[in-house]
Amino acid sequence: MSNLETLYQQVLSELGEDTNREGLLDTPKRAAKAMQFLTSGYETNLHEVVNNAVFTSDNDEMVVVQGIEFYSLCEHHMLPFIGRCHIGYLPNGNVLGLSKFARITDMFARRLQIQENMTKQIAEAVEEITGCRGVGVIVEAQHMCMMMRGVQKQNSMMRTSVMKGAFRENQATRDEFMRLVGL
Ligand SMILES: Nc1nc2c(ncn2[C@@H]2O[C@H](COP(=O)(O)OP(=O)(O)OP(=O)(O)O)[C@@H](O)[C@H]2O)c(=O)[nH]1
Ligand SMILES: [Zn+2]
Repeated sequence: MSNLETLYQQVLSELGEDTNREGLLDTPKRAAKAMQFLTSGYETNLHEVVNNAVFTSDNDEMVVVQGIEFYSLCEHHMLPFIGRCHIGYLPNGNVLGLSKFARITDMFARRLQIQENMTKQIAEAVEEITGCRGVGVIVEAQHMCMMMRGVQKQNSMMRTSVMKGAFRENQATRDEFMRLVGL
């Protein structure tokens, strides 16, 4: 048994479960594997994730990739927060491979997070890898720690945004992004 599996077995015991009952025999192993996957973003780095999929392009118009779903864990309760991420940027000679926006989102989502920090990290990563003139990231999510427990509010949603470069300085650019994302 790995350390993590042993610890999950202890958690089950502390919760009053019989760790020898049939349904729970493999649970420490499964839980450890699941948690390792859900935090696997710590083992990835931006350059590996992007894998050189940055292409020269003279299109300098806004590109928006919207509705990238993600599953993250809040760092306060280690409960899921689930939502969608919208990314827009103004290329400056380079465009990023489409799938890489989703890979960058997952890289930061699969860590213990707060939504504000995740939003900023995604924006900074797109800026760093593309050298773009500006980037905007909007994240909308529902937090299980607020739904399943605590205040138990089922219909609230948290929206965070980070605007950098032209998205921060230029109202028209920001408005265009919001319009394209449908907000
Ligand atoms: N800003 C922000 N807050 C978060 C996020 N995820 C969880 N939280 C909040 O973190 C706070 C932790 O508050 P505490 O009072 O320390 O913990 P708690 O007693 O479990 O709080 P309640 O959830 O109010 O029961 C709560 O208000 C959560 O709603 C996030 O991504 N961003
Ligand atoms: Zn939480």
